Amino acid sequence: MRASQEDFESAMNQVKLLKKDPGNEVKLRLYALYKQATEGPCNMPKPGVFDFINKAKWDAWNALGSLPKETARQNYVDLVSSLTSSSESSTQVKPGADRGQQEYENLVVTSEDGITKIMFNRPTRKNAISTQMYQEIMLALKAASKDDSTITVVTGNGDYYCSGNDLANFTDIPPGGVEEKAKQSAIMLRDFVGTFIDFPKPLVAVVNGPAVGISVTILGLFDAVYASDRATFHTPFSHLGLSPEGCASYTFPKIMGPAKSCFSFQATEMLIFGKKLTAGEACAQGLVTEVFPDSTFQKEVWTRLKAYSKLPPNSMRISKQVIRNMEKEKLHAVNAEESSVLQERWLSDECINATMNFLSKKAKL
Ligand SMILES: CCCCC/C=C/CC(=O)SCCNC(=O)CCNC(=O)[C@H](O)C(C)(C)COP(=O)(O)OP(=O)(O)OC[C@H]1O[C@@H](n2cnc3c(N)ncnc32)[C@H](O)[C@@H]1OP(=O)(O)O
Repeated sequence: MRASQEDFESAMNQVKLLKKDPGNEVKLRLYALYKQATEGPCNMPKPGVFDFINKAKWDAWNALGSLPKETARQNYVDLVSSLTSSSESSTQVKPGADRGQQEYENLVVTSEDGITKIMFNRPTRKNAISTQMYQEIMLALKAASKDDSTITVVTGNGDYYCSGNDLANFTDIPPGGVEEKAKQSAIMLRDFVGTFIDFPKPLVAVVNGPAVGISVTILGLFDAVYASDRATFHTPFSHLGLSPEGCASYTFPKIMGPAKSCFSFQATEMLIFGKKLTAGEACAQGLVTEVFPDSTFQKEVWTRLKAYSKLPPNSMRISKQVIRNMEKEKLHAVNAEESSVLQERWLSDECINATMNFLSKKAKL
């Protein structure tokens, strides 16, 4: 059921009654959803770089892109409801407590109803994964593998699920130069993908919008992928002078089936030619479990996940092991090979030129 105008107004009143300050990120998100729900896509001129507060508000609203008004209204109501219930029953996981440090900067991690939700939270960069964010995702997954939850969910904040690797990652060159950077990146990539290969509990992706690059390839390591019909799936590796990672060179041909050749033309069209799939096409290829209309996506998916989270946790874990363990060794070998090939690609002219073109605003996907 969609949120009515009455639900929306009631949520606005509840915000005023919140006992705890929800923090700036959440306040910006509430502001953006409110503006989108009442006025539609961002229609204000972009404030100057030194007008920090209005720039942050503009960025948050603009990041919602063409999200429909009804969806924004529903998301606003859901967010307020999660804030009011979180002050009563749920725990905002403070990974800083585990690490003895601060909270995550680029993720929102919550645990409720037997489900740990890891939400990418850089909506103004379309949730591009920065170097720090790779580390945070690994930490959050490690914490989730040991917590009391039965299911772990990965999703995105804003209009994108994730725009893949942050292309600015390669501008931060260490004293050892670009070779050293490529080496460090290959190690980080191998560790990152390895964390997904070894994740012991059911892992579900709730793909709320477009997904690009590494956020698509690792979907082959999830146990279920639910997608909004706004989602798209794009792996533009050749456009960027890159090659596949996330074990997609192995999982995609397997998932998409050897329809006409043992290498699966569907997988190669995505991984070599960078064909972008709609959610429906990705579902037909087996990369997505089920597609939902955007207007009912969150409600339907979370209702289903809450029901699954009540299943016996040990049985789910063991079933996952039985399904996945035979493949683990192979997946780690594929991961190592893909990371090592990429270490070379990152130093190629093709890759350096494509990255420079994006960063100097000459190119976009
Ligand atoms: C390091 C080790 C691991 C490496 C693993 C390798 C993985 C490979 C990949 O993931 S390949 C995929 C890489 N991703 C991309 O190529 C996407 C690049 N982004 C775009 O083409 C577009 O931004 C878009 C199509 C995703 C969205 O376009 P739209 O017009 O809707 O929005 P903007 O372009 O205005 O985006 C808003 C701001 O966000 C910045 N941004 C978006 N994505 C990325 C990204 N991947 N990396 C860095 N920055 C990104 C964008 O530049 C805008 O910034 P601005 O407001 O300052 O202009």
